Amino acid sequence: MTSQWPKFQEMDHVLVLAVCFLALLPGWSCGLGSMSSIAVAYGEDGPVFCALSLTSDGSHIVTCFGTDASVLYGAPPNIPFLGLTAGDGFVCGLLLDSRQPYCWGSNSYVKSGVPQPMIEGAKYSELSAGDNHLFALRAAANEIHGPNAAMSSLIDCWAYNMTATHVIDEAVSTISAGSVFNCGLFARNKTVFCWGDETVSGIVGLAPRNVRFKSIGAGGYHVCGVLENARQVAPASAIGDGDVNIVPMDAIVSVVGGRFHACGIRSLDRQVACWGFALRNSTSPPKGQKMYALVAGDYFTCGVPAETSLMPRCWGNSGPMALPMAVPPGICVPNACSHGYYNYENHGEVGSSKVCKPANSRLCLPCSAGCPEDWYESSPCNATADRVCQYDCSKCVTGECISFCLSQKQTKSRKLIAFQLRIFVAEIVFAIILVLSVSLIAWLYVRHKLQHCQCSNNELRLAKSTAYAFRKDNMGIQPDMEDLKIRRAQEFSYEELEQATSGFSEDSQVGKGSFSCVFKGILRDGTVVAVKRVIKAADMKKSSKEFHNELDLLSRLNHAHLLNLLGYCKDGSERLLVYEFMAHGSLYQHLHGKDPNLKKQLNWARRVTIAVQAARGIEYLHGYACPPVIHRDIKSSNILIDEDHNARVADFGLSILGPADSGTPLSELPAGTLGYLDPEYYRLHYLTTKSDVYNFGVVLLEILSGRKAIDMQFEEGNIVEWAVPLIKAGDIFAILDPVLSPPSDLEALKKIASVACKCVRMRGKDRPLMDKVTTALEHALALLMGSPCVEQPILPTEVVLGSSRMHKVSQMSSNQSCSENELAEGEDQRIEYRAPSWITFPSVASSQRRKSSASEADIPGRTTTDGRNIGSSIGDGLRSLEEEIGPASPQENLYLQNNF
Ligand SMILES: Nc1ncnc2c1ncn2[C@@H]1O[C@H](COP(=O)(O)OP(=O)(O)OP(=O)(O)O)[C@@H](O)[C@H]1O
Repeated sequence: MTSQWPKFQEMDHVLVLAVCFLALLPGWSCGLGSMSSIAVAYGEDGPVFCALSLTSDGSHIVTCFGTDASVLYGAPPNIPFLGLTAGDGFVCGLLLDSRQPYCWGSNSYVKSGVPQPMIEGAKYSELSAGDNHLFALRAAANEIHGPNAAMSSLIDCWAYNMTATHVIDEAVSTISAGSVFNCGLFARNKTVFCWGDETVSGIVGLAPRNVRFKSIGAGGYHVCGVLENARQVAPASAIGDGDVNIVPMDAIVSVVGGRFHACGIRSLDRQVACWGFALRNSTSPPKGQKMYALVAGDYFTCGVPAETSLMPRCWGNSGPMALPMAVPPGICVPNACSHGYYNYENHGEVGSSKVCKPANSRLCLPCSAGCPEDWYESSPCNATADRVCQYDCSKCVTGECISFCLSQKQTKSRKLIAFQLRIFVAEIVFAIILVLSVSLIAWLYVRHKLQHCQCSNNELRLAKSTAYAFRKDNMGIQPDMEDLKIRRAQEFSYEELEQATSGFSEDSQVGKGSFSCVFKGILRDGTVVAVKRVIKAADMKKSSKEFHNELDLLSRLNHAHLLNLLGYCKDGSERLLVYEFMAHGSLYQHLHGKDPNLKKQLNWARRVTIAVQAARGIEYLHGYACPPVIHRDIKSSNILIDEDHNARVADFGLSILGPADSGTPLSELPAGTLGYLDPEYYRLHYLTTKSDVYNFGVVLLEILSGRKAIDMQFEEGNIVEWAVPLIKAGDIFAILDPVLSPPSDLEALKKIASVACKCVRMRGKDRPLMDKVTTALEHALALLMGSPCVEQPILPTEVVLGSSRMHKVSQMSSNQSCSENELAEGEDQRIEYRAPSWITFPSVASSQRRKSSASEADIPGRTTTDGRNIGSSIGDGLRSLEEEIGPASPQENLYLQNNF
């Protein structure tokens, strides 16, 4: 073996390499023994893979895996290295601290430790190992003396007959060792120069002249260089045919050489391309795997993948296949990355973010050359990251691009569908929630309205303003007639009503109230009606008030057992209300009229039926009208009986809109009819629906006994004072109307008597609500009729009346006329103590009540022989009240003293 050392001044002329020409661009290389963060030793004792481990502090400690024990265990455990290179059975590293080589292994030429001879203080920037030798490029040119020192390089070689120091007249940028030869690149003109054992390699003479390279990678018996400007130099079909000279047509960023093969990293996609001779059973380089760095053994190659694990993979023959450690993807350099390189930073890859130990050193990786044909650059190469290329789906030419774009499209459309589906589902869920919420709110609202009748403030304000508008002293303040018109009531002309009632003739008159006369009339269409004409009293304000109150209330109420208002007339000072005509007059007329037959006709079944129906009407006022209506004047003369003997509650002149909450009393001045007045109401001015319950209790006692509410011909003139003690004593017979024979089973009447007693209790809160009263009466009726099931009401439940009922009534009424008796009873019915609503009750109790409603002659027994009178009766009532609810407060006492 001869060693040939060229005169370097002549190198451009003498060096010609048998090179494989590779395309393009800046890059670095590591050949059979070029320095890198990884190195693979080969040889008889098997391959060993050594790498600088990626530790948390960037400590550059070497770790080896493989079968050659001398390499494996000879690795210095705690000495940091800048880079590694390896040959046949040995590995050398460039010490981080001294910048000198340090070798270990079993190679007989390369001894373990720092190679000798070593010039003291010499520092190296690069190492490269051949099969049995090592050579290194000195880092500091200042060791060279002479005028050209700055332009010179020193290269030291050790072992295999090559131990020598070479002074080269030009700066050398990089070196790479083959099996028995070395090559370098001149920094200035980028041409290659080689020297070594030409007899074995025959390569030195093949180095091409005047060809500029970016980098070189020497293998066993060849050198491949990355051309500085060339695009492509060999057809792709030549790859893998066994000739290492036939290089791939792809642009390459770096190249390494094995014994008879070479591998490079493609510039565009960073994938590995290998060419040249491969032994049988060799594995192929990984497909679709991007690589940061490559290193070649004799018949195998290893690479650091550009993925988070950074765990090297190997391919080829007899090398290690995978290595269980993360390695840095290159070596650290002390200077800044030059143009075309980027500073590798650990972006979440295994190990620490610190890759290089010297603080100012960095790991520079070459930027990729550009983007492939059907790719586009989404971001350029910058100081810290390589350029990023993505498929340009509008220019796809390769199958990969087409399939990528197709899958992208599918993913996008799948995402779009998933997104739309999510929106659709969200919309459905939202719609369902909305519908449910609205339904729930509506249901709660209706339920609330029905159960508690909590009207909105606006409704209450509107309703109350209408009802209370009449209380204003100013006569001009009246309900808005336009407002009334749009309700159910029809407006009649005075002439029409005058004509219907034959000029309000006496013959047409069927009754008389405190403020009105009632006439039977027949309208032009034949409908029989009752026309209530407000008496033009001295106190027009008051009568007009009742007129409007009744008009207003009736036009908003609608129930089978309430008297239906058909219309009204307001003409000058005339105020007229038009009702359905009640053919059988009032309950008062039947019970207390002059005709005893009428009373007898009203048998127990009819009486209880009327009670039930009237109770239902009142229950409607309390429970279903909104806000609740307090009638305030429930009495037998206001319970009218139609042609079918059904009861209707009438006369809303005194009615008042109660509070939505029936438990909240109104402090209204008392009004009503004597004998029916609720003691709590007239004494404490507490007006609640329970006042109507009291009045109705009196009516029940009237129905049972046939007595008037106040009848002074008896010793005990007040029906409540007389009947309640008897009922409580269980003497039901004593109170039953003697005109009718008692039923065989007294249970029903006992039940009614008991209900009546409860209704006339002193304290309103102790009285039952009307719905309870109705239910009890229904049961009583069922008992009376011998119904087996007392839980079921024997009368049909009424539906709210519509115009059809009005029509039916008018038809039927027109076929009937009021009997003389009924007409005659008109006056009689007024034998009761009726306080006009415009007088507060206490003052009525004395004198005014007498003159207001009934004549003195109508009140027989008003002053009885034993001196009892109404006043005393009321006094008894008050005493009873005081017994029940305790003594009156000082204010109440003062009030009572002044008024009674
Ligand atoms: N729609 C009607 N059909 C038949 N008769 C009626 C009708 N309305 C009232 N009457 C008769 O006219 C009478 C007087 O009724 P009105 O409502 O004017 O006064 P009242 O209620 O009896 O007394 P007050 O006004 O003092 O309370 C009634 O008792 C009844 O006999």
